Amino acid sequence: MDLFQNPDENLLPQDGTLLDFGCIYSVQESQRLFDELLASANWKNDEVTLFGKKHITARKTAWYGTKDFAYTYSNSTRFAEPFTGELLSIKDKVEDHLKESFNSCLLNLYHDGNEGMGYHADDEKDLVRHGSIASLSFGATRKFVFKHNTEPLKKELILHPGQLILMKDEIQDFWKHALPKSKKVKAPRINLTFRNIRTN
Ligand SMILES: O=C(O)CCC(=O)C(=O)O
Ligand SMILES: [Fe+2]
Repeated sequence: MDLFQNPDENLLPQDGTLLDFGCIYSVQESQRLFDELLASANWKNDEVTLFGKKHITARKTAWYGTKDFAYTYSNSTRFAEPFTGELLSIKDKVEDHLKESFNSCLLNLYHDGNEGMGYHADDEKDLVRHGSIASLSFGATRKFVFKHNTEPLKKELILHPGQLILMKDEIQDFWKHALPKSKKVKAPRINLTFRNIRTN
């Protein structure tokens, strides 16, 4: 893992900003936080409605906030739970690195490489438009891919445990991102995305 990431370098050639801050936690600390979050987060299977039909996702999520924000996603609404002490300390560390603050966090649990997330943009109307979204990974190393909406442009990243990346500016208007499934990955992964929910 590159310990000397230059977070000032935008990894995208145009239409948005993607920064890589490298690993902000040691391997040991990442493992401890992974175990802790796996055991203690309020994991739920999401219920998504596609073409009028309800589906239960294999991937699990947990949703925390500084208030009981409502978050609507594929026609289902959930209310944020209050941040736990552990999550607040992670949030503090992320905010310290980025010099930005966040009011909510979505956690995703992928049990193994059979679970992933298809191409999407984090452009829900509940989110602050062009706001920063910080993504922190624990557990299995996975590939993360960005695809431009109209140009033949792609950017792939390998996300390691403890690694922090930041998406900001117009990125969600012009790019989609995905966590591809991979038969090779046998271990679970937890991802935290710190976001800002609109408060007015
Ligand atoms: O698991 C990841 O790294 C990405 C998750 C993601 O894109 C999302 O929660 O919107
Ligand atoms: Fe996303």
